Amino acid sequence: MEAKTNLLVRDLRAGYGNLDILNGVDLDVPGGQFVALMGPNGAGKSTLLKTLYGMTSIKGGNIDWRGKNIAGQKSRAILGEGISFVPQGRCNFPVMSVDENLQMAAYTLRDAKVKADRDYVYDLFPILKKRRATLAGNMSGGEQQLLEVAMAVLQRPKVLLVDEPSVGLSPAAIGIVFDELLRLHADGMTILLVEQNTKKAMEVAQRAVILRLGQVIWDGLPKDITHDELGELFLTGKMRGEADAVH
Ligand SMILES: Nc1ncnc2c1ncn2[C@@H]1O[C@H](COP(=O)(O)OP(=O)(O)OP(=O)(O)O)[C@@H](O)[C@H]1O
Repeated sequence: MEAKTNLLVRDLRAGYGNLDILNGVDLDVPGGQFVALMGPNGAGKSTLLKTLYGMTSIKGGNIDWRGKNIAGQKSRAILGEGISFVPQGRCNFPVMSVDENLQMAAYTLRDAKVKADRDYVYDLFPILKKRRATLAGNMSGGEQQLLEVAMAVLQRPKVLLVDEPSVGLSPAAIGIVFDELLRLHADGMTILLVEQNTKKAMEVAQRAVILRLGQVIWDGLPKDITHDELGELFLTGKMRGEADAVH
């Protein structure tokens, strides 16, 4: 059963128009795993999430999800398959209330399901229930980030792709957002997280995958790579002990 929820990425090549960014990504994510995707600026981390969510041009390779190749499908179809995406940056409707934002997030659902799914989200995020009539744009950055995660989990995905949730947040708000991600993970959700705050990412993730120049160059347990090693990689473009700079 568990194997069915694996996400198998094979030799994935993708980019924007003629621009190649992913140059043969291989990744196998078992169901329920919490994976942090890391790497230097421009490595292709966000592009990988966007590609999994059908937002880039696929040049080759497969994204096998529950026995089906979803590479090249439209985002809406991918959402329907149980993969949801929280993009980087503010992505709510600021002059709509929390409740209205959740209604917007439910636009692909049948009416009867919308209320049930909003209730599900309010159970998950009681803080949003209290603010249901508040305009999203009038909430704190942390609350808005929670709303954006809530909008993505409304349809009860199996996999949540989250891009840089800590950007612009205070340490306290970062703590709240990450606690919520951990809670979703504890409930069985598979999470792929792109996060510049490597300290936080390494604390919450079960596995670290490092990308460079659109390829996976390291894959292991967070405890097996130090912050110094990561810092070195981000600064120089090479892993400790690697002979030639490739940046
Ligand atoms: N919509 C786009 N059109 C064209 N090029 C893009 C687009 N989005 C990203 N890129 C380019 O793709 C490359 C990889 O970007 P991406 O955002 O995936 O990197 P990243 O590893 O997430 O980096 P960062 O940590 O800086 O966010 C960069 O050179 C970037 O300029």
